[in-house]
Amino acid sequence: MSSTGEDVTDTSSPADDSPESTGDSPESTDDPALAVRGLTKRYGDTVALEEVDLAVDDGEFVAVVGPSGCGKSTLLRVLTGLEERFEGRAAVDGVDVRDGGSDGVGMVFQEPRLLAWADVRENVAIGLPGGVDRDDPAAHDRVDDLIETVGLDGFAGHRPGELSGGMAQRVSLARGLAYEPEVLLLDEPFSALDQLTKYEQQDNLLDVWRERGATVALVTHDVEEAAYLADRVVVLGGQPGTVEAVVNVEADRPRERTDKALLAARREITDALGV
Ligand SMILES: Nc1ncnc2c1ncn2[C@@H]1O[C@H](COP(=O)(O)OP(=O)(O)OP(=O)(O)O)[C@@H](O)[C@H]1O
Repeated sequence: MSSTGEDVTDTSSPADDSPESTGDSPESTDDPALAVRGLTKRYGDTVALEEVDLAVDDGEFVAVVGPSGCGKSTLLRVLTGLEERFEGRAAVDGVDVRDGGSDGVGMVFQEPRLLAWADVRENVAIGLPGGVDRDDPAAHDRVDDLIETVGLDGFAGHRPGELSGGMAQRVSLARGLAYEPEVLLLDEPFSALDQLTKYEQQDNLLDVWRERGATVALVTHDVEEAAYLADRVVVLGGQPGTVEAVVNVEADRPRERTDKALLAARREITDALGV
């Protein structure tokens, strides 16, 4: 297991491939970073996800969009190992999530879940990988860098109760990044941010993704955000949630937000969403 403190997740994984993915078979040593096959998740009579297939390659950035209640968060929760009861398979880096998960997965939850008694610096430091000496000046520098990256310098000594919702969300993001995960699962990490801050944080995330070569799966309601950030956008629909479409975003990187290829991808996504 891995973690970024209370906020973290972990997982692991073997992998299958799926219709909308580029993954290899479970027998392959070259497993996709994330692999979901025939995933059905029920909560009592509610079928949150039904027969979902998905494979995400190492280093790929995938966004998951869909209407409220279609199972986006549930999908991430399964991948992090937080949901043990489901049908089908879910794996990270070739290790089944039911087998304890890998150390390489970090998660940023929809709700920041910060420690109320700890200040911003402490909340971020909780995300540092196990074994890091938090009294080490290098660890301090790393935490300070992350706080600056998410635009919160000047607030390191503040407690969560003294922060806005968007600021708390950015602390949660910094904590997820502190862990330096190979696989980063993000559940609407920018939803509480104003447009300008959202754009800044999206670009920060792209920098981190590029620099680390991490695999990212991001859940969002924001079609523009999905198209701008992702290599592929998985559109979930309905209740129970099923994969309605997978849209490849063909725009070159670094991307311009006005790139026609992004507009085309957005159109494809909204068509698939039926809006
Ligand atoms: N712990 C739970 N107990 C019972 N039902 C649940 C639970 N978690 C989720 N559900 C149900 O599963 C379905 C999918 O929920 P989920 O939170 O994954 O959707 P979502 O697409 O992430 O929604 P949103 O975009 O509103 O966050 C919903 O019908 C929800 O009510």
